Amino acid sequence: MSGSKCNVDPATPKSRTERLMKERNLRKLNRVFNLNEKAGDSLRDADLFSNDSALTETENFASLNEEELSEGIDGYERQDQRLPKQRLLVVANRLPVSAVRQGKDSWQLEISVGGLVSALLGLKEFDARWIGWAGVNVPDEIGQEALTKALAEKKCIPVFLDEDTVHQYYNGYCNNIIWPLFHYLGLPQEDRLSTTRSFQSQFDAYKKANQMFADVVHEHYEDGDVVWCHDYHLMFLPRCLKEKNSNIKVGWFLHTPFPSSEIHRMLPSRRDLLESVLAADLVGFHTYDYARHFVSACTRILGLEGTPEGVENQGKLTRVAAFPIGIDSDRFIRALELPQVQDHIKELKERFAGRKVMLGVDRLDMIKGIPQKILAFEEFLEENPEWRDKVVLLQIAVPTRTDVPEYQKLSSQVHEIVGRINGRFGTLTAVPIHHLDRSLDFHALCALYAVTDVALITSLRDGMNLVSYEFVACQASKKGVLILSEFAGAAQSLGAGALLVNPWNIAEVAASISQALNMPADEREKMHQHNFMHVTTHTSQEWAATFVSELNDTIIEAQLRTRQVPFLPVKVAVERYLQSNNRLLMLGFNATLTEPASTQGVRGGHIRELQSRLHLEIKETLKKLCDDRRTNIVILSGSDRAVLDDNFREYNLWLAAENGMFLRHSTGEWMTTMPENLNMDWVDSVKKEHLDLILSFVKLHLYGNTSMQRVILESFNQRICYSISGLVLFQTQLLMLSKVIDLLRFDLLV
Ligand SMILES: O=P(O)(O)OC[C@H]1O[C@H](O[C@H]2O[C@H](CO)[C@@H](O)[C@H](O)[C@H]2O)[C@H](O)[C@@H](O)[C@@H]1O
Ligand SMILES: O=c1ccn([C@@H]2O[C@H](COP(=O)(O)OP(=O)(O)O)[C@@H](O)[C@H]2O)c(=O)[nH]1
Repeated sequence: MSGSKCNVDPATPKSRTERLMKERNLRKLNRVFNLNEKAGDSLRDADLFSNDSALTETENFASLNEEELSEGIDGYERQDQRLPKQRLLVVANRLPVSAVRQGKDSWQLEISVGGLVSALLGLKEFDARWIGWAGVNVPDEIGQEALTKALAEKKCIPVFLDEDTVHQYYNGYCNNIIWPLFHYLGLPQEDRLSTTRSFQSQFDAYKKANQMFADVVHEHYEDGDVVWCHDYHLMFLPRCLKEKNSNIKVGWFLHTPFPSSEIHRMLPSRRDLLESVLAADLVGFHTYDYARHFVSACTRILGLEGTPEGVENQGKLTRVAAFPIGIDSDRFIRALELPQVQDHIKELKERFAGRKVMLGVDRLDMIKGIPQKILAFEEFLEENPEWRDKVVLLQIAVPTRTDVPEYQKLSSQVHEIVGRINGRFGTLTAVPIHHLDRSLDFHALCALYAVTDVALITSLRDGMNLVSYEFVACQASKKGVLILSEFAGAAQSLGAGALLVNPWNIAEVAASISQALNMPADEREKMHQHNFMHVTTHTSQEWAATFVSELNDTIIEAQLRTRQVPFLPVKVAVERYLQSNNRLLMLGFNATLTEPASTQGVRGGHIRELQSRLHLEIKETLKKLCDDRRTNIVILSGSDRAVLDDNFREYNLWLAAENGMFLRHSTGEWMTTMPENLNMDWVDSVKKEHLDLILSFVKLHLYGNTSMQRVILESFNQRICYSISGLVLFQTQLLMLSKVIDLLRFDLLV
């Protein structure tokens, strides 16, 4: 198998949990080694972080990758128990460094700001290379060569996008269409109204850009590499990669929310994007809700089968799961000890002596709810005059995506509100809001986090929000309060240690500010402990290691499943079918008996995607099968009861809805398969003296939905199936059913 060196022998499938545990332990061990190594390096580390220039940060990124373990070890374990480093190609729109041209052939590299970059800087356990855009247009060859060389030192590989592509792909399709839509802010009005001329050209640029990323990946790919694609910019990438080389291990992770399918279906390119992502082996999201939304979009928009493991598409299972991201908490905790950070802390304490410090750190993005935050602060000052000269709000608003008109509008709006409030509540010597239109370097940021009494995060939607994690990591001595939007992914992990708010409810946020500023120390301490524990145990390293390990497992499992599906002896099957007098055919529904998704689009002016429909041409055949007294049919589906009721009302068969959770005969009532309530009467109706059983998993694709089948088999009584039948068929192609039925002189019209 051309997998990673970390892969375990595939001949031991039942040891998956064991192997995962072992890998986890080895990872931990590895970390201990790395930490020990780093203790000796701490001086060097301190030097790297001591300079305020962004470049030192990027050097640290390179140094993380220099801690390489020696190569050339075959197999899974080494004598010293360390795992060899997995080669990883991280592909994201933005490189961790942005390039600024200094001359014809010289470049300065600056750290890029944003949660994705912050999180991925912690990929210490991998031999990682980063492929992405350096944030700059480089039309000339000399410039491209020089930049490629400079980036190579940081293990970064550039994708050169020309100005028009950046405009249409990044500013247009990514940040003006997908970004607002995925954050529930709708589509920009012009795009909704126009017949999408600009939309179409932006979408074309998006596909073109994704293909350019794919080309660079192929150029640098080595057998066994894991390719990890990131974010909404690169939803086409998994497909582009697999089209050229189906053996590449591809994972895709979304850093933003994935919205409800009701929102996603607004996108004119809704199908293309979903189908392309499904080409990946593993698809990850920050939260379970986002993963669930994705699966239901695939079910409803593509008509595919959603299973507890993921989505099945033409026999291929794309695994879908939640992998909540974290931060490199040690890096923040260690930084607080550095003299220059201590100096910053001292300065800040003197500067704001006698006032409580409230802090907001956001890219200046409409999803961050900055106007809402400031308005809530205004309401708090209005209602609590005694606090007016005792509290200050420091708002760091990092400029971002400044070429997109929506972002320009937001900037003026925020400036206007801040000016008004400062004019209203400011004095000759102090203003209530300090608003900075710039980013801070790492040390200044750590110092700010450390002196903050209340962090205020009011995202209208946010994939995760790492600022909340970073604040917690720096609060070991202060134990300040976190006010956190319930619409940030982080609310699912830090919710119990934060004051959760709905940022749209200005009065509620204002009341929470008051509660936070007045909170007794013991309560603050309790909340902080909860959060601190989470932030220091769910790190970015753990996140990345879990994702990659799961990706490796997914691929091993797919290979095992391929091997386990027996070859169907069609001739024998047909003979047995003809000889048998009491048959059970178990048929899938979605993507098996339904109309192809492509024909379910718009019919009669109405979108018909939300409900799967039985294929017109299969109806007659199915009816004949159902009316054959020697044949019992069970329809197995992930769909809910109402969908099955609608489709199979007139047939004489059994229905298993919601992955086998509910069962009914078409003439009877629904019953639950929960063991305590399970009514097994139906088994008797198909169990006769000599039950010849053919289990026919009729799927258009190669493998049945095994989890669903398992549930049903267990309900049906496995013993009967296996001991009496003597023949269990894993039917794979509708073609086979047509042959069987043909011989029985049924007409099969498909
Ligand atoms: O690259 P930019 O266009 O300048 O934007 C910066 C990044 O913004 C988004 O970050 C997200 O990722 C974080 C880490 O997972 C998450 O905590 C946050 O909620 C997200 O908004 C975007 O998804 C990245 O691709 C951008 O690089
Ligand atoms: O002046 C700043 C402000 C923010 N950040 C970093 O930007 C990231 C913001 O990530 P988050 O997940 O909160 O939101 P995103 O910007 O990715 O949407 C965090 O790691 C911050 O440390 C930074 O480096 N400098």
